[in-house]
Amino acid sequence: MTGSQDQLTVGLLGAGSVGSQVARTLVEERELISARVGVDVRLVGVAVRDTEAPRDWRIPGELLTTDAEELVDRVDVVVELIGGMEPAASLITRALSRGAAVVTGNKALLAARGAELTAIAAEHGAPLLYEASVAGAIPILRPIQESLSGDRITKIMGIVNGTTNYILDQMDSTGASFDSALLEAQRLGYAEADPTADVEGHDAAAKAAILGNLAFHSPFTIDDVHCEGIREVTAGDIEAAGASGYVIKLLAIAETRAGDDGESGAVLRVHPTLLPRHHPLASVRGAFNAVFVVAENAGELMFYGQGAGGRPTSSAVLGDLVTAARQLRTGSVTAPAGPSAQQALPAMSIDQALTQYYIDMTVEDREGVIAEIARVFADHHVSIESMRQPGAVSLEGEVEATGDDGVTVQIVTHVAQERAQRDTVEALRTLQVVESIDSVIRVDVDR
Ligand SMILES: NC(=O)C1=CN([C@@H]2O[C@H](COP(=O)(O)OP(=O)(O)OC[C@H]3O[C@@H](n4cnc5c(N)ncnc54)[C@H](O)[C@@H]3O)[C@@H](O)[C@H]2O)C=CC1
Ligand SMILES: N[C@@H](CC=O)C(=O)O
Ligand code: NA
Repeated sequence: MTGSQDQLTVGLLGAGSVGSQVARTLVEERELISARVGVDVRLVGVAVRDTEAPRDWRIPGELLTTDAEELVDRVDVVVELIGGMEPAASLITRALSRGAAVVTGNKALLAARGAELTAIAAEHGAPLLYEASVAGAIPILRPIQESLSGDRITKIMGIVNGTTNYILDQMDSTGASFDSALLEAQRLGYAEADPTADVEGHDAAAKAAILGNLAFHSPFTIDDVHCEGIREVTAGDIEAAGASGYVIKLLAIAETRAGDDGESGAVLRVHPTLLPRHHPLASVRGAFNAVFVVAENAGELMFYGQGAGGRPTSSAVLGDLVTAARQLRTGSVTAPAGPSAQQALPAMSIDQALTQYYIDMTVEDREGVIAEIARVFADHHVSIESMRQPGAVSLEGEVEATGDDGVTVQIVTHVAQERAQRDTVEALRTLQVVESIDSVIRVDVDR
């Protein structure tokens, strides 16, 4: 400890949505935090870019500094809440290299350079904790690293981005436009500094890499994650989904798989998914997150709570801070164990995943159409679970004539390999009777 024997000092980097709430708790709840650690815990500095900027909580002026490096060099615990790659990575490295504990919520950095930072932490015996980086307030990394460390996790699936869940939920429940819902998510402190990371799925992909990394003891990075965001999801998709009893959610999925060659690996993916309204994840509203974990012995577990926002996220940061401070106080950096590469599963292409598709298409309004379409599915060994025509289908399964224009047909497939599903869609596109493929979204009807 660099403070006096009975005191631990904390330096905070960044005082935005999350940082200002962390500062508030450290000042207002100093006694409680200190009692939980067992020594006085004191916030001694907050590095900001602009000391005059307005903040969610007014930080005492004497704590503010624009010299982050000087702060990092004189504290026991560094809390990094700047976000992004640089200078966050250099400041974290600098702190760990002198044995200071680091607490961060920076999933973008961890998903890109987590292995490197973990190695530096291990080399210097310094705690590096990042519970806030995945699913905000929800305790999810610690349960995976500790509670489930005697089990084999086979699948993780969840809603891990609050901003996109908020946008999709607002569009579905209030008919809000994409842009107005995004603006509100930014105002509420859910979105990343650059909300493209949320909307394009990169934030969820970073979280999928971190989850896969810890759950499968394999060094995945964001580059191993297949990523599709919600930009392509239209109000029409949401309306059509609603009419068929579905909601659209952006899911992050990490699962172990045996590949075609029999070798094990893991598929990590993020994409919009249609869920039946009775699916447990369908009822996750607003900026809430939920994560399913499936383990061989534990079976199915579900974690639910606020996945974004300054105050909820600050809870996870403070929990890590207390843990890290206790470790410094006792001199034993034991738990939670960092990610290991013990299983070292290779990342597999999404082609190897088992998926279900919802395909919405406009087809010619004439006899024999359904038979032609069904043949394409059969040729690709993809079977049809349900077919719906928002209009009418005759008892013989033929699309009923409703005029000169094409008619809409919505098909949900059974589970098949992603590659076969995609090839089926491509083959459908070439059919003369298919006027247009209007929407293709993966579905999860398992539960
Ligand atoms: N907002 C949320 O709900 C959650 C955020 N996180 C993560 O927590 C971190 C912080 O997020 P937010 O507070 O939402 O971001 P924010 O954008 O509200 O705050 C970041 C702050 O850091 C400041 N900053 C940037 N460069 C700096 C520098 N060189 N020195 C000092 N200050 C600097 C900015 O001026 C800004 O005030 C990010 O890594 C984010 O991904 C994690 C979970 C949830
Ligand atoms: N921008 C993120 C913040 C939390 O990680 C989100 O919306 O989930
Ligand atoms: Na969390």
